[in-house]
Amino acid sequence: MSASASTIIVGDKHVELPVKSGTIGPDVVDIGKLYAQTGKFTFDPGFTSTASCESKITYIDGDEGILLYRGYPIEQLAEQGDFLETAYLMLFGQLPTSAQKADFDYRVTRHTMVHDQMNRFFQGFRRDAHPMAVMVACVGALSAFYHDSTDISDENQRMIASLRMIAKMPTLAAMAYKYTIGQPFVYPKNDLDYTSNFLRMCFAVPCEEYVINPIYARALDKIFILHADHEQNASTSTVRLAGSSGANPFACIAAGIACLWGPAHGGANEAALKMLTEIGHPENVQKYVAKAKDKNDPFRLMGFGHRVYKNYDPRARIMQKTTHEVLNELGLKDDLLEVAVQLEQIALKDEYFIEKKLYPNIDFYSGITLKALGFPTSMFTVLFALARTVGWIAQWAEMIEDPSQKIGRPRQLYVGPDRRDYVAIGQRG
Ligand SMILES: CC(=O)SCCNC(=O)CCNC(=O)[C@H](O)C(C)(C)COP(=O)(O)OP(=O)(O)OC[C@H]1O[C@@H](n2cnc3c(N)ncnc32)[C@H](O)[C@@H]1OP(=O)(O)O
Ligand SMILES: O=C([O-])CC(=O)C(=O)O
Repeated sequence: MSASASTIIVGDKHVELPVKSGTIGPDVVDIGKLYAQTGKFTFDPGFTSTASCESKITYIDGDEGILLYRGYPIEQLAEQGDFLETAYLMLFGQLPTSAQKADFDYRVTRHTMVHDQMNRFFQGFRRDAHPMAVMVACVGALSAFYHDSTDISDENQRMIASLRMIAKMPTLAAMAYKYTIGQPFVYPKNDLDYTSNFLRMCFAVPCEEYVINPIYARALDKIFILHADHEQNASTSTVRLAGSSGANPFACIAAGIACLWGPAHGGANEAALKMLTEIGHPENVQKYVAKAKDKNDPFRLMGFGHRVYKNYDPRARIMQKTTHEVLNELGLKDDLLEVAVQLEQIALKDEYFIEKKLYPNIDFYSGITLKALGFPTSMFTVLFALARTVGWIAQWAEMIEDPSQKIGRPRQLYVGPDRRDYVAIGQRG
């Protein structure tokens, strides 16, 4: 028996819907409760109040603006740690000793090369392809190269897959960048640290020595730490859902990259910089704030708002400080920073933003720093994906190791037609 457009089935009864079918409003919550009471399921579009798993990796207190990785405050990790140390923490649950760190760095470094056939794979793309499209494809393609080593029931195989994933992301990301600008690929140089190696693969050119600028390396490493994990965000949930069927982990990460790309999620860093560029001058800010408040205008302030943070995103605070530091240290001035600061100040005093608890998120300031480091806008979400790979793979491994893990399979509230009989094509009205 199916429900009509205005009813739902509870037990064996049709129950009138309290709202028009398909409408998502406060009354729908009652339907969810109704379902829960009958022992069926809850109706929770967007999973606003559904926990899908237990996790020991990341803790967020959205009301207070607190973010902890394995119990450590993001502020401390960003100021005092480095990205591979954070990766170790994500994977193993503890900060490494010096010996463990050296061993981990060595093990990651051993896997930075990609198969030579990957070079040919790249040649199939248009030069103007978006680097996120290229990343979805290339990371997915890793599953074809490493399917042999991904018996996910074997702990060692899972670890090798994790190390390969973390190690190869910078190489692929740099290749995606070089390909779009028509320069030859630069191979990894493994006596460099993770982030410096990545910078060199992106910015070294043939016949010229590339000198790592420590300001760039430190700033980018910090940005990677800030992006490493964020519990069950859309892309991580995608990785877990794909992985819940036992799929190849490289394919699961490719699914996560695809999800991250959207402007409501990681793609907001690219969209935010484009928005700031379009605003162009602090005196235009008010106009854009008004647009964002207008219910008849789909425009939103990119880099503003968050599903969980109803307070300032702690990463945005660190990002804002880093942006100022990097521009000062490099002796640069970017007018977009003035626009961003003005936008934040006006929005935070505005009734609409106060009432809806909309604050800058991590994507609001990151673009200005990445621009100062020399990355084009189209690479911003790729850098996010590079860093988030650590969280994705740690969450994937945690899920595989969880004895209560089941295939992810949400239910739906059917609001389509009742059963009806097939009518031959010539007899349809
Ligand atoms: C790394 C990350 O993924 S961080 C998020 C990056 N994304 C962005 O910065 C894009 C802009 N922000 C948004 O679109 C949203 O705030 C999201 C997607 C981040 C969160 O979405 P949700 O939790 O589903 O909130 P939802 O979309 O229901 O918004 C709640 C209300 O605030 C308003 N709102 C939310 N964000 C914004 C915004 N950036 N500008 C203007 N209004 C906004 C909505 O219009 C809605 O208003 P209503 O209640 O009157 O309908
Ligand atoms: O947690 C979220 O929904 C989005 C986010 O900030 C992230 O993935 O970093």
